[in-house]
Amino acid sequence: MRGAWTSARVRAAEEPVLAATPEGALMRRAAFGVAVQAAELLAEHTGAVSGRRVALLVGVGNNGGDALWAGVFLRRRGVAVTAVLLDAERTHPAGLGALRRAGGRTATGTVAAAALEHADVVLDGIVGLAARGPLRAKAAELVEHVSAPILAVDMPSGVDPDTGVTSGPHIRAERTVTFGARKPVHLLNPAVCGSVHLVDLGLELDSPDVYALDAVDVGLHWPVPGLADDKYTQGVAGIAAGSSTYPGAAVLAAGAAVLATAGMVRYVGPAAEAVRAQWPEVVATGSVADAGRVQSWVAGPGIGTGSEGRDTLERVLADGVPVCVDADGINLLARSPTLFDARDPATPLVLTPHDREFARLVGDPGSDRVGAARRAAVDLRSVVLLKGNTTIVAAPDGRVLANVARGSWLATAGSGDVLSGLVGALLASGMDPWLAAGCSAWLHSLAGELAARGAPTSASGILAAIPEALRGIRVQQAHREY
Ligand SMILES: NC(=O)C1=CN([C@@H]2O[C@H](COP(=O)(O)OP(=O)(O)OC[C@H]3O[C@@H](n4cnc5c(N)ncnc54)[C@H](O)[C@@H]3O)[C@@H](O)[C@H]2O)[C@@H](O)CC1
Ligand SMILES: Nc1ncnc2c1ncn2[C@@H]1O[C@H](COP(=O)(O)OP(=O)(O)O)[C@@H](O)[C@H]1O
Ligand SMILES: [K+]
Repeated sequence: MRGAWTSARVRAAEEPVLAATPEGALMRRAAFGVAVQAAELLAEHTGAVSGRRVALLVGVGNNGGDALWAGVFLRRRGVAVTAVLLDAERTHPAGLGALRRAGGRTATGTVAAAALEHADVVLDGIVGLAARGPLRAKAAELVEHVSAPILAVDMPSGVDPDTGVTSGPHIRAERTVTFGARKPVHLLNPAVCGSVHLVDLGLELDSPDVYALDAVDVGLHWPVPGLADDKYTQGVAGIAAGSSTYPGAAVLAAGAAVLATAGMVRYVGPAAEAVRAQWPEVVATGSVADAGRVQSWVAGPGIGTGSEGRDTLERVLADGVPVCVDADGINLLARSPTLFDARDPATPLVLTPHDREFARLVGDPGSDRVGAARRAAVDLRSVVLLKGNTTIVAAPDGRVLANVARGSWLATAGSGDVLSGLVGALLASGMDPWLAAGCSAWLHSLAGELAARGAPTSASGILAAIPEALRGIRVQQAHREY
């Protein structure tokens, strides 16, 4: 799992390292990493390094200092370097002196505009860890002159390091070189960071503020049958979804559970006929009371917000097994918070709202979706999976992971029903609920990409792509097993 740490924690971790290293050594190390990546970008875009032009956007802090020192290293490789200073009086003195000695130039006014316009690559050293708000007017104006690829120093300027939120002019980088540790922006808003490269500074940091999963993580955790397994030992997922008006939600959620793991799936609700027709392996009954034992429940997709849906949800919450509540189930909880009392306090609950359902439940998530999901998870003592292009999964113990979608193909009717079925199947297997929700979101997104292959797809298409998505990550795991 990759991790990211907030700017405050990175700063605190930098302190002892700074104290133990000679003045400026850490900055030169960081800047050397920037120069290496800048040279690579130059070679990629222009076919050469020596003789090419790099412009530096230099703010008043150490982020600008990093850019200046990177300019020094690039000068040593024969690059023509021009530094555009946002405030000449407050520029990092050692960095500026070193760049001048190395033959780098500084520019202001029309010369600065021309340097930015003619650069082959631009380094963004406007602001780093101390960033607050969007680019200020002068920086924003200068950035208008840039059409070359931008390499962000530490992080793209004008973007909040801890939330990834943009609220005005900001840098959109092709590549970012960050130092010591990834910051949340790198996981939450990769669209503005481009590819992220990490320079190790030897920082000591414990559990991250935000995690992200990759294919190997999901492949390693996804349950598959072992030698001694049978259909019951792998976990039985119960699906309480659908209605006579919305049988499709039941078919999609049950189908996702069938395809996700080899355990058994039970269905309860008025859409039994439709579910059986599509998924003959599902054991379907009319009510929770005669469903038989399950190791997890999914409750909510398409159940409506009437008394029948409410009774189903109440029974499921009291069943003493992990529950994933989605869609109408969330609307029911929002409308009647006393339903939470039905829950066995010792059993995990996973809530999977989109923004509007989240707003009904606990209020508008706003732009800091990590903060909002984290607070909701604590207040509701539940794992909260807040859907969106970047899906946030927060656990009541404070762990948060972010899953950035591969494109927007998942934004299609019924796709959430598929996700809830995946979560239900993983919960039934006994997986940690936070991880179950995170792995589900990750695989859902991969299935969406495989189903779409560049053209709009449907929830049925996403469902059908689940086995292919799983095969892909199983292959990666097989290398570790054998
Ligand atoms: N402490 C160190 O020795 C190291 C620091 N490093 C660099 O130092 C950076 C942090 O440096 P600083 O703490 O000096 O601060 P920054 O360089 O991030 O910010 C400097 C100043 O920019 C201004 N600013 C804030 N928001 C702005 C905005 N939206 N638009 C324009 N200007 C804005 C503020 O006046 C702020 O004080 C890191 O991001 C990293 O690049 C690296 O060199 C690694 C080692
Ligand atoms: N713009 C988007 N980009 C990527 N994924 C998205 C986007 N919008 C929604 N999604 C994903 O699509 C799914 C939609 O779920 P949901 O809103 O519950 O739809 P439905 O109720 O129709 O099933 C969620 O997994 C969500 O994260
Ligand atoms: K920057």
